[in-house]
Amino acid sequence: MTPALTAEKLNKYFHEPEEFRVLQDISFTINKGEFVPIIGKSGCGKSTLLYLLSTLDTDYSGTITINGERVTGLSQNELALFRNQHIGFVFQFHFLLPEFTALENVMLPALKLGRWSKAETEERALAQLQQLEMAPFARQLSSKLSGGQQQRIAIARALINEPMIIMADEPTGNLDSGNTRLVFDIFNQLAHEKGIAVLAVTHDLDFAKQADRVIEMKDGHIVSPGA
Ligand SMILES: Nc1ncnc2c1ncn2[C@@H]1O[C@H](COP(=O)(O)OP(=O)(O)OP(=O)(O)O)[C@@H](O)[C@H]1O
Repeated sequence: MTPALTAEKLNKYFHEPEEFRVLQDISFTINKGEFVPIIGKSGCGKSTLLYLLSTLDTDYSGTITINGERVTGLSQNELALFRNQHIGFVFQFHFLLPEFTALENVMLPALKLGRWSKAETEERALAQLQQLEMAPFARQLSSKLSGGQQQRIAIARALINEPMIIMADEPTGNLDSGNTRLVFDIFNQLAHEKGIAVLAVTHDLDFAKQADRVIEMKDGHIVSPGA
């Protein structure tokens, strides 16, 4: 098994309103091709952990390695490039640009990275939308689509730069059970068929318990590493 992400002895403190150790000696590995939800009661540190792992917060001790590269210690510019190249993000609130079409939203991260021409980017974006059965909606404004459809556009956008890891924060928090199932199936498929690692913070235990394994947190610790 090839590690996609390794966390070693992660510790994080908040200093306001008082000194508080929010993450305590967090260590685990997620392999390529694994879909792993992170669960735990509200306030246990799930989002804080995901924020660190996604390299958006660099104020911690310990080491994070993604796709064989030690990201701890990289500069902000290096991290921004690393994120764009290697990490796909999916959030509860999808942050699609409402005045842009579904296709344009999916193309944006690729145009930013500048790896492909505009024509090739469009082709790739359409292929991603096709895979998520969203091609018929490509030219529609994202704001005119349903919540489930918008989340699928957001997943296509997360995939456009061919990341090797997807990080999702409450990806089904706004969805009904049908769309939750759909997102679960998409994540499972991405992991098992494309070899992508998927890490998803969730409150939805039905969603979580069907995954390969689950990381359970309590009071800033990992209490159950699963598998
Ligand atoms: N910027 C901050 N400054 C101080 N404390 C914070 C900050 N952000 C979060 N916290 C605290 O850290 C703890 C962990 O928060 P976090 O949002 O990571 O939990 P969570 O498990 O994701 O919760 P939820 O499931 O409700 O989203 C909480 O006690 C929270 O109040």
